[in-house]
Amino acid sequence: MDAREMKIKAAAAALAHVEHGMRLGIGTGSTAEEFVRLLAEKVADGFKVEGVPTSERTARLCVELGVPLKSLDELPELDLTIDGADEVDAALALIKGGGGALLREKIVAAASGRMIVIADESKLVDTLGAFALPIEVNMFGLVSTRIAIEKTAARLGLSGELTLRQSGDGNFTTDGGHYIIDASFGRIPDAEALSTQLNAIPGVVEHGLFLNMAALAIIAGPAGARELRATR
Ligand SMILES: O=C[C@H](O)[C@H](O)[C@H](O)COP(=O)(O)O
Repeated sequence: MDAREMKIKAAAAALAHVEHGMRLGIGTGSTAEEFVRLLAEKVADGFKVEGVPTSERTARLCVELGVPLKSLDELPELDLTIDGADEVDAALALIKGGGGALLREKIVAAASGRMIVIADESKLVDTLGAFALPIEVNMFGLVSTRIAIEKTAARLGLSGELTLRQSGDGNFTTDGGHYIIDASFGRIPDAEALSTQLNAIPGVVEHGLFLNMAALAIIAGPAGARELRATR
């Protein structure tokens, strides 16, 4: 089974948690897109949901496939969000933002009664941090913010390359009009402390550590999909 087939397995298992009439947060990325494709087939058969997309990219796919959408302001409280992740640990702490959608993803997940993460087993880790942590930053004061991130990380014993994310024609810009710094800290032993301290930097808009947000992870491997619940 290749990676795409595993993503489809995880997405299909997550679909079983979606009930008729739900207000649904819809994630971003290649795994979330498999979920959208399966959801669209159900919607075409008469299944009713109202979706709130976590990115313009997801919104475009939903519109193309006929999944009904609302804005978060129209549906400010959601029943469930289904989204992918770049890393998942046993406590269901996540790194997200590889696709640059972390800010809207976090806002939508926080507005949801429940969050289910879908991923192939390559995303499972013992400790977060092999995947560079995406940090969304305001364009204003970029250099100062970068220095503040370095100093904050150093106080926690973390160091590593901070890379301003690029796209084809220059700096990558998020849906919210911000930049992303990808921080290659390596293993992050205290994600809570890093999260709190990054949030205290004024130029940091949000970061990709999603802690205590996911209720369930559906992880697919060659043998099929299995459910993981948080261990703490
Ligand atoms: O910003 C993007 C999101 O956090 C994605 O959910 C994450 O990067 C995982 O994407 P994929 O399913 O493509 O690996």
